[in-house]
Amino acid sequence: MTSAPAPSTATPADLWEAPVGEAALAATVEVPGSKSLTNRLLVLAALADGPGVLRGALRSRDSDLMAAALRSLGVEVTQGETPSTLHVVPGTLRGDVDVDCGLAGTVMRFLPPVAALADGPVRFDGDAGARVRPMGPVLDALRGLGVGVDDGGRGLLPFTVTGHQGVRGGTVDVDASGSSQFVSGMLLAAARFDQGLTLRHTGPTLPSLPHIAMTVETLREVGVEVDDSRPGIWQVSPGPIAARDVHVEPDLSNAAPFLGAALVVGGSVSIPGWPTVTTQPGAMLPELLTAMGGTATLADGVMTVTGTGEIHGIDVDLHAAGELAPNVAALAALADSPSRLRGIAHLRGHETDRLAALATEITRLGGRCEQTSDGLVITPRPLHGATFRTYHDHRMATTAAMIGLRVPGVQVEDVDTTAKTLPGFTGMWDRMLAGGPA
Ligand SMILES: O=C(O)C1=C[C@@H](OP(=O)(O)O)[C@@H](O)[C@H](O)C1
Ligand SMILES: C=C(OP(=O)(O)O)C(=O)O
Repeated sequence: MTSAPAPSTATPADLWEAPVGEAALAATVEVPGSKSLTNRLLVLAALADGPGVLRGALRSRDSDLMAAALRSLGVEVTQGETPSTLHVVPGTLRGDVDVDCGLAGTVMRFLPPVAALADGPVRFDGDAGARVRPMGPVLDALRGLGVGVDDGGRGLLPFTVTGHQGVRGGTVDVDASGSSQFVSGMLLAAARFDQGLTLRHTGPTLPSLPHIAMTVETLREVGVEVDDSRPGIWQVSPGPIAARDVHVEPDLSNAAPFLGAALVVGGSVSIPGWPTVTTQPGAMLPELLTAMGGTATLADGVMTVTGTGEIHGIDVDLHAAGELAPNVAALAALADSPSRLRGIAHLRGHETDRLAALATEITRLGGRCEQTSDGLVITPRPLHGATFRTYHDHRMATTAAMIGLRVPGVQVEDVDTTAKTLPGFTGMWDRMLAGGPA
């Protein structure tokens, strides 16, 4: 069992008092583009055979870091008619550059295989919190393909990947039990490897399968041949990556706090642009929120969740959708019966050790939240206001906001950490409570 993460420092200026939801909600919230899709589509556009366009792309810290890193590698990424329209012109990938990963798993796991195609050393580093996120399996996989990697033997940031304008490709074994991003990162660049890639997952569990399905789908959409017919094995054929003009779906995981708010406060929250078919794990939200006491309807591409203010506990395996767990934990802390969230041991390697962080912060508010070997057991108790620490984790901040809808005096530390994937969160939250379009 890991201990609680070291508390980050908070001064009163860092604190945002989460507003209490006084009246039943009746709001429509426009959620910006998916982080996971935006960063995959940026990588694929950078490796494509001609100029491409992303429309409805997410503009946030994680996606801006991805764009900046690609620019330093020699790719042109420019803003079009609107901030969410990005034009990408691939170029010869150059080395002797630095990549700032911030705290973005997608940048630190998706770009080393791209850097391996450059013509010299690419130095990767990131936030202090990024330097403890697992990286070893991607770096070992690249070494196994003959790529030069210098990580001082630590399997963590900072490290240098030295490209020689090509990667042999072939077969690699990867233990992706720590993160599905180890698989996605290798697959995204694999069509550009001389022999393509056969990747075999070797570990005991594999989290976030929908995110791997998203990788496979986005690859197929750009004409890359992927065989995923055998469980735990992916084969990417070598070949060109087609340039495209694509629309990015809204980020359904970022819809979670808003839809969940309908259960906490009562009333309805609607999210337009909800895809009928998607690989995003947020597709599980209607079922999850229904099991916890809400109702969910999809009509004309608008997802509406309605709640009564009553929330039921849930026993759920979230290994496919770990990024929803913090927001589900908020609902569980306010429920009328205990909850068990299972299958999410890998959350210990997310933006922070999320299991420890959630247990510590829900306990700080007077709740009962205990870690298990692979998740959390949450037993609702009356909560009180206190400072809620966020550990540079956007989803800890939105979790605190959800609890604060019902518990007066929840002071959220560094709420601007939400800019990792959702800049302007507090304004959207206020507009949701005011009942207008957010
Ligand atoms: O590929 C992606 O875009 C993601 C995969 C998941 O990572 P893990 O498998 O590490 O949980 C998810 O939690 C993360 O938010 C985004
Ligand atoms: C785990 C997450 O992010 P990352 O892409 O940095 O892994 C997340 O957004 O919940």
